[in-house]
Amino acid sequence: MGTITNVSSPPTKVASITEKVWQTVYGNSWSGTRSHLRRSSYDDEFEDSDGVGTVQLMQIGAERTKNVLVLMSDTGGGHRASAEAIRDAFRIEFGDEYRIFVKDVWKEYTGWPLNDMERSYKFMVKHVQLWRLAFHGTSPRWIHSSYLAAIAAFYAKEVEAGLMEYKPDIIISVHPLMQHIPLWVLKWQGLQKKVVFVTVITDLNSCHPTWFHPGVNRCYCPSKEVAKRALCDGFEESQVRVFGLPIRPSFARAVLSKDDLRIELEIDPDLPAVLLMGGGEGMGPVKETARALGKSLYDKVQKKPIGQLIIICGRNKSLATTLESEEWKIPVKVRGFETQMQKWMGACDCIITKAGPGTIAEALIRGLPIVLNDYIPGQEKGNVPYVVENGAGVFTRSPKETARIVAGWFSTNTDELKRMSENALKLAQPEAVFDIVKDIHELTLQRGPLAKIPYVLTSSFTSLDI
Ligand SMILES: CCCCCCCC/C=C\CCCCCCCC(=O)OC[C@H](CO[C@@H]1O[C@H](CO)[C@H](O)[C@H](O)[C@H]1O)OC(=O)CCCCCCC/C=C\CCCCCCCC
Ligand SMILES: O=c1ccn([C@@H]2O[C@H](COP(=O)(O)OP(=O)(O)O)[C@@H](O)[C@H]2O)c(=O)[nH]1
Repeated sequence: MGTITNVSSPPTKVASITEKVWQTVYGNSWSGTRSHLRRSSYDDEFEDSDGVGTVQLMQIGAERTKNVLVLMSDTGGGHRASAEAIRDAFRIEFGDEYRIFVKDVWKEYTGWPLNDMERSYKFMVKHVQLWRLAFHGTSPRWIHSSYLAAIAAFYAKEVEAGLMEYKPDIIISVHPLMQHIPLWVLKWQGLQKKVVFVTVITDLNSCHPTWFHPGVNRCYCPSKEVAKRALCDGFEESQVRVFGLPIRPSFARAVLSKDDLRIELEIDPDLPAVLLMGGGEGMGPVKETARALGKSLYDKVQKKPIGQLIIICGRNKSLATTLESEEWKIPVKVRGFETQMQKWMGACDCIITKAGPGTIAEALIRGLPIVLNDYIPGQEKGNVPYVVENGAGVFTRSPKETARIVAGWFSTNTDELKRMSENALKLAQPEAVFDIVKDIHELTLQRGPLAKIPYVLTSSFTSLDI
């Protein structure tokens, strides 16, 4: 056990503990050299509730709560979903041992273009040719490395401030553009030996090469295909692990009965249900597909529906408004952004979606056969063969064809629905997120003594370059 030392109790706040230690190490000149840093949360930890800094406690040699910084961006909904999955799994497995921060550091600390990625991405994927050009044009390593190096140099201080705010013991990147810049900053700070840096790839197959930075301690690949790409891109086998795509524990661990869910969500208890969605942003041919299903799931002879439709529009408000105002002959529920996706998927019998990796991995866990009706060129293209070749779904861009397939599944072709559901369950990796956090924990335990020393002291060592 470590010793808890009461460091000091000054009657008035003259300087924070951080300032004192820095002054001891650097003399009075430190504040000038570090002035670009925002006031750090480190200072907060050493202040009492009045914020006057009277009681300051320092754990020396103790097993501190470790800080984990998860880097993500809301470019699509999948990165946040995976980041939150990792956060929840850390809490379930290790309780207070880790303190998790899920952050878009670029957005909070830097300037254009890093702080505007969500909007730029939305614009680019709406103009598919532009995205295709950007994705493939930046694939060669020399192009993206030099571009990112220039941005890193320009925003070094801001990124440093953003990272150091959280004094991370572990940094987890779940975004393709968040390896290079933080790794450079850690190198410049001499903190590579102190901070464990891992990448968790959230694309199932055809991912962008910016995911692969061999300077990371581990690269978690969701599939063998991605692991193969990592090895071709210069990774050592010891750096690569294949556990699956991290999905929120509420999908993996909760026991959900379809009947109960249908009561809770107020949907018809008996009619087969299809879930229609398009990722966090409600992308793809959702409107056209909904209309086609409105026709195909209505039996004109018997004058009654053979199925019901749940549409989750995500953040696409205009889509939700349009669909809500339409008249339907079958039971239809139109929803906006839902936070309990495991429940909606648990209440349905199949799903129609663009080829978003998060939605696919979640649907597999729930055993839902999948109709893929679109994909974003580049990173989502490879998800189509992943689903189709494994017999868990089909691909068609035609709304009419989609509607025909689902109507078949709900009437004459129920065997195929069942078979695909079984294949989906075989492909599912509900435990991936737990395997990932346990492996990160192991990795952290293997770190050398430098990792155990508080940041403020490490900084003084690293500045001496020992
Ligand atoms: C020689 C030809 C040059 C072409 C001109 C290009 C100029 C640079 C302009 C744009 C950069 C484009 C970056 C492409 C790399 C993308 C890597 C990638 O896979 O990104 C995917 C993510 C989105 O996440 C995905 O979402 C999916 C669903 O929507 C799905 O969930 C999937 O699993 C996810 O992985 O895309 C981004 O985050 C892209 C953000 C683009 C922002 C563009 C901002 C403007 C320019 C610069 C930003 C700084 C970084 C540029 C880095 C360039 C080098 C790669
Ligand atoms: O209303 C919604 C719509 C989507 N999602 C989640 O957003 C993620 C979407 O990720 P995906 O990779 O499928 O596509 P993206 O949104 O990144 O394009 C999945 O985890 C969905 O469950 C959600 O939580 N609520």
